[in-house]
Amino acid sequence: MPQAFNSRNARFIWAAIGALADDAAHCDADTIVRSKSLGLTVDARRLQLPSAPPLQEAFESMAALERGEVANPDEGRQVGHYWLRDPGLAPEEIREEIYSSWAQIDYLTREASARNVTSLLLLGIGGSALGPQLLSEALGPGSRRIAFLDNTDPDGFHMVLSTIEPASTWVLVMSKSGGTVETRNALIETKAHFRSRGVDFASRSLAVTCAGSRLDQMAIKENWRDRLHLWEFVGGRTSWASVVGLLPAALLGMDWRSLLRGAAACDASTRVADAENPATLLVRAWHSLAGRAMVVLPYRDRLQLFGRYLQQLVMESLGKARDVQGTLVNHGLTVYGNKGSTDQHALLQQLLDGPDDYFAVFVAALEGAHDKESKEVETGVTSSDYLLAFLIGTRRALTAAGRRSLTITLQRVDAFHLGVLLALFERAVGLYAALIGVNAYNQPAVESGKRAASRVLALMLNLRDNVTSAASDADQDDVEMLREYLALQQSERKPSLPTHATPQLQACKRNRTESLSSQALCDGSETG
Ligand SMILES: O=P(O)(O)OC[C@H]1O[C@](O)(CO)[C@@H](O)[C@@H]1O
Repeated sequence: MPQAFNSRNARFIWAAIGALADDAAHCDADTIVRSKSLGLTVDARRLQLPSAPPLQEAFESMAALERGEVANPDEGRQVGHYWLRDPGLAPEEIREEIYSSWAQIDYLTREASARNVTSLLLLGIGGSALGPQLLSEALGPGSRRIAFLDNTDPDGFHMVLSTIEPASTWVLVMSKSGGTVETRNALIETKAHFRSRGVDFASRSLAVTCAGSRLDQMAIKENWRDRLHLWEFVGGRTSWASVVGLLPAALLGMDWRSLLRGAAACDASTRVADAENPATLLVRAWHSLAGRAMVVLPYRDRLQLFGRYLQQLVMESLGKARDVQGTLVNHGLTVYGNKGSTDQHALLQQLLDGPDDYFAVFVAALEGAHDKESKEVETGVTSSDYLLAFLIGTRRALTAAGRRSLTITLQRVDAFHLGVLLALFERAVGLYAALIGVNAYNQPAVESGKRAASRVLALMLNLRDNVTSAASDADQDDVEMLREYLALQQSERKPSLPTHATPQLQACKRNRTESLSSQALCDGSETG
């Protein structure tokens, strides 16, 4: 539950909520939900929303999803992220597995302390990185340092690995599928870094993946410190409430149980179709403003990654070519934004004067951990006062320019309220997808870029060995770019293929005309 407030704080906060609300006195009055128990207000009065679309069926389909019916028909999967914060809702065998994952987290947290682990290195991408990145920033600094490798950029590897002292580090390798190539590459680089320092990698590494995946098998074979299992029924973009998010949060000393409590409380409030359901305001916004982008403006540095996090959650879930009936819809909801007030010095000019093709989502947190230490920067005014004034001022400016915005107000950014916020958007995504009839839980399109990349790699290998006949006319502009790249690379190049290159790559090098098959990069199952 939220921490207790003293009465002065409480007076200040509810006065500030009043100020945020009064500012909309001239707007529609029925589109604001205030929940004291969630410490959350969602104010959609500046969106000029029409009356709500019929949501009854969407609620019914969410209820079926939570009961365990297959809600991701393309992949034949259940969708169970709501069970993670309220295991009582899960089928019995799954419930037990969720509880044992919590016990494993507690055990590993004790182990990390006993073994003087001072830093963590997390390898993962997409849903296997964004959640932990958001949690560690929003609730940090943690009791240990954490760094991330979430790409296949050697400069990025160098920048991060050069700061890692293997002897005091645990490596968390996260991949639901266990075969995502960026994570595989980061793993190879990290192992090399440990080797170069003479430190054993396996005893300091934890694999977080589905049972039986390639990563899981590697961890067994190499006798890694531990393995924690993910389930097919939890999509990557909603996996923060699984060990993907909770393990790093726990190892950083964060109150991960409060995160779950916040999410469970929000789930309880957003499960029901009534006027007090804050998620329905988001659904109404997305429905009536379809085609507009959502600009996410959290006025707290802690929430700087929230927009990026939502980009995956929303755009991977709702950006779909076809609806569940197979009709071409090319649906999507574009999400961007960084943080306030910083974005006032970047995006705001266009938001005010440019095309009216978006709506803004302000996120306010009324109490910051360090607000009370905030210096008086002008007579009677602190930096913290400025932050809230900038939010309200920007919102007024947008309203005056006829631009639409929604405001989400949290009491503060702590574990409980972050859980509330994440669950709020997850519910809105689920309801909205059900309303418009798209499958929010697959991501068929992301595989096509990976498959094309595998063919490009085959072409690159051929060009490197001067097998020019392999390039078709259609490849010519790619060939130009690849040649330029290869010329620079080969000027002082290490061996072109590492000795641990995958059998697929080796085979491809042998067979010049054959493109790398999708196995090399996509490695079987899609995850999401
Ligand atoms: O956890 P994995 O399997 O490595 O996948 C990482 C990410 O890749 C995707 O499957 C698609 O790019 C995301 O949905 C997922 O979060």
